[in-house]
Amino acid sequence: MPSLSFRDDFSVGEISEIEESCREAASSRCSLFVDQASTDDCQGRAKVGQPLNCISLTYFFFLSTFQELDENLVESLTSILGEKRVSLTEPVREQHGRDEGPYEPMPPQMVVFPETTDEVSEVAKACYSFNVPMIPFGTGTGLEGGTLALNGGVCLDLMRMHGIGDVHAEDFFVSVRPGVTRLHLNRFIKDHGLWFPVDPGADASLCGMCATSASGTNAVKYGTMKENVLNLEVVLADGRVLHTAGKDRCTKKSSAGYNLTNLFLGSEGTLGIITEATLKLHAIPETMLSAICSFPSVKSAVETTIQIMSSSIPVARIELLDEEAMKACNAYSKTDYEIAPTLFFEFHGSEASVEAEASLVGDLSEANGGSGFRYAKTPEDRSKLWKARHDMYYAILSTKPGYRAVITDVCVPVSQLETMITETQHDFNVSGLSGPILGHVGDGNFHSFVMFDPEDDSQLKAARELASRMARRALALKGTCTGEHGVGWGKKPYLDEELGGVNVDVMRQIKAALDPKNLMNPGKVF
Ligand SMILES: Cc1cc2c(cc1C)N(C[C@H](O)[C@H](O)[C@H](O)COP(=O)(O)OP(=O)(O)OC[C@H]1O[C@@H](n3cnc4c(N)ncnc43)[C@H](O)[C@@H]1O)c1[nH]c(=O)[nH]c(=O)c1N2
Ligand SMILES: CC(=O)C(=O)O
Ligand SMILES: [Mn+2]
Repeated sequence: MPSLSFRDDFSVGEISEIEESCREAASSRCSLFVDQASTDDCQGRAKVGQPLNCISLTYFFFLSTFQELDENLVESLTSILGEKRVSLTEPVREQHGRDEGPYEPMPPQMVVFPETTDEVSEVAKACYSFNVPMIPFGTGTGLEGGTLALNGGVCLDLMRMHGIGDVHAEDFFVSVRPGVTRLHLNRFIKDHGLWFPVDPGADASLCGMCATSASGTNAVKYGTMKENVLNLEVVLADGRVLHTAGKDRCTKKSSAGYNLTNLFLGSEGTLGIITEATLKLHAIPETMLSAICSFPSVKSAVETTIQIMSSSIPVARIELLDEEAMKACNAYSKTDYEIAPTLFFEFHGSEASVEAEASLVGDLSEANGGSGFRYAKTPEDRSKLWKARHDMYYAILSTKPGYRAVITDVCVPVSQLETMITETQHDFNVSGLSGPILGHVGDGNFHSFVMFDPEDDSQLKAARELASRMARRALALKGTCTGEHGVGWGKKPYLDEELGGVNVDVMRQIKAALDPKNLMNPGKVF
């Protein structure tokens, strides 16, 4: 049986050989997944060949092989967790073989619901001894297919692992289990005068956010998960339990050995299962002031952003929404903002400092042609504004019912943002596709959701080409193909190009050291 292959250059002959091997391996379930945008020859072959399956959005020829689950493993997992916390049923498997991105579901063979670290460890030991893949699952809000069970296996739904530890208000930290989401935590710690600022649009699990190294609108001031996690408890593939900063340690800094915490941040379930995260907390600012301002063009809004960032004005948030995004925002969130390229701002600090910063930003905006600078001061107005921003993915999807979107998430040095966005807009104009631009521009990070009709192959191909040009343009401008959503399954084609062969080799070596049987979320990241 050939091993897993991630290539985009299989010849028709090679595909036939792989098919033959699949047929010979009678005890294996095996499918070859094919990228629709690959060579015409291979595409044609894929459509007629059996057991080839064609899924529309993958970028590779990908051979997925998996054994039927051994009855003894099922029995063993059932005895660890009890019958009610294991499931082999189709709806439950289906629900866990997807995320919120555009990829076709690939269900696991079994879903289990552990409640404690010991149970996760026992499940891992059992899967390890039966050589069965393990896929951690949080709230399933990922956008790059990270939870798809490419090789079958057992999905560990971690949302029943509840628990928020003691709030250490003086030392600004708290530990959370995987079942805790960011909004849940923020409600819990509010009365201590504390908050956790990392805010992807979705109400994601905090351990899932560790796994993808998430960020969001507040990263300009507070950083991403990488700057806000002090320690992680991780169950390794063989069931051993690791504390990345040492058990119960929670200091702001340490020079003791390698930074294993950051190794697991962004590892997307490929190195281990995060069963607890110790998070850095922040004091709720005395005053938070939001504002929005319209601009004559995206270019002038981006120029304003660059000037604000290079003047070191300590903004907490700067978000760009282009004209199309603003239309979608008003329609979905029932807001009445002007339909024009717009910047959303927020300032955190004392009453005097936020007013001074807002006034400076107002002046800079005006000097770049900005108009209608208006504040959202009350908690209700602020939360309406930011909820509308966080809901933009759904707002944009709802503009074309039945359409799907290729998701882009590029990040470039802020000084390159204008080139990046102007060239992307030009691409959109030429392609005739629709794709609002929005994003966390204070960090040089933005998204476009490139809409396509899934019934129309030519639209899908054009959307994919456009997204791919965007990713490569970001790389050419010394940026990255993913600022925050992760590589998952969808961004794999760019990893080598972005990081280089030696880098990816070292990652593979680290993976092999921690997960020698390649059982942790196999097929993701590289
Ligand atoms: C509307 C909307 C808006 C946004 C976003 C999504 C949606 C639907 N996202 C993406 C998403 O919310 C983000 O990637 C989360 O970190 C995913 O967390 P989940 O718990 O949902 O992980 P999910 O269950 O989707 O899993 C994601 C990956 O992490 C792994 N994983 C999950 N839990 C794990 C654990 N405990 N241990 C090890 N591995 C684990 C999984 O195996 C998978 O590979 C985002 N993101 C962002 O960074 N910025 C943003 O602005 C937004 N905005
Ligand atoms: C989807 C996403 O990352 C955003 O709206 O910012
Ligand atoms: Mn985002």
